[in-house]
Amino acid sequence: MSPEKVISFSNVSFRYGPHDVIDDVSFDILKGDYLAVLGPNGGGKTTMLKLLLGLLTPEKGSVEVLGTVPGKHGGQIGYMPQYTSVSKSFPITVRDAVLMGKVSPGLKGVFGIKFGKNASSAVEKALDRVGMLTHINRRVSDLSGGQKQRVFIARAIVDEPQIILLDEPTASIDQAGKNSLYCLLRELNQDMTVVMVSHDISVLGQGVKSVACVNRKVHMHDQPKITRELLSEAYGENERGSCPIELITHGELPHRVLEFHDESDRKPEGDWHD
Ligand SMILES: Nc1ncnc2c1ncn2[C@@H]1O[C@H](COP(=O)(O)OP(=O)(O)OP(=O)(O)O)[C@@H](O)[C@H]1O
Repeated sequence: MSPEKVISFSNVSFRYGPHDVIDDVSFDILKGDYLAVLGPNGGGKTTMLKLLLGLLTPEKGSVEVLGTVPGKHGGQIGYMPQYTSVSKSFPITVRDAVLMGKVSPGLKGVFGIKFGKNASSAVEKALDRVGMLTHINRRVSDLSGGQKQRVFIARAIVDEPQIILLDEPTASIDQAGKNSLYCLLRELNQDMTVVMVSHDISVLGQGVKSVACVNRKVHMHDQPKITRELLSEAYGENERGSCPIELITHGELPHRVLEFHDESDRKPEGDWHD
């Protein structure tokens, strides 16, 4: 039996103004995948997530999610947006922040919303899953960056979705915090398909199963291997080629790349894992 497709883009194009952001893109994401979406700033990664959430409509082509049009899945898709932040002056607790994940689409106000009788236990279960249950009565604004991200992941999974979409969940977290979040996402991937936009190429060694390079076009790779081809598709190349060390460390680590002496020393093209 062939693997089940949970997301399909067929010849999708999208533009905000005169410029194409997504240009005639077709690909499938299979059930159980853990897909890293890489690409340069402005490459179209968030736009791609918004298309599959139904927040944007393709200008051409079609998007199918769990066998139907986007935006009709209620709790089947969890979404953690980019730059989620909570003002110090907004006294929302961890419990209430996760409970907001139970609000149905279309119910934007807080007044008059009734949560089901199981909402409270769903919130506790989601917080337990992300290791934040003991913080349930704290204010979100008092948490560390990594703890906040865990709470927002709990909010995204409170309905036990089939698919979770995360837009740069590790932005502005230190490397130890990133590793711990990647460990959590690997665990979640045992039950759900994970699609994660990231600028952090080190994620490729952290449980990711496949990679989408998004830069107006989308190139899919069924292995999380850093190859010359992948770097070129995701970030473009300068005249010396993309430097993997600079991409992984964001240019913050002084390093020297030694050239091969002659052609006979040259390793097979395009693979830095050897
Ligand atoms: N609401 C909008 N109106 C007009 N242009 C937009 C809008 N949102 C995004 N864009 C433009 O569309 C392009 C793709 O944006 P998008 O946010 O999808 O990129 P991205 O790959 O997620 O970037 P980043 O890595 O910086 O978050 C960019 O050029 C951006 O300026």
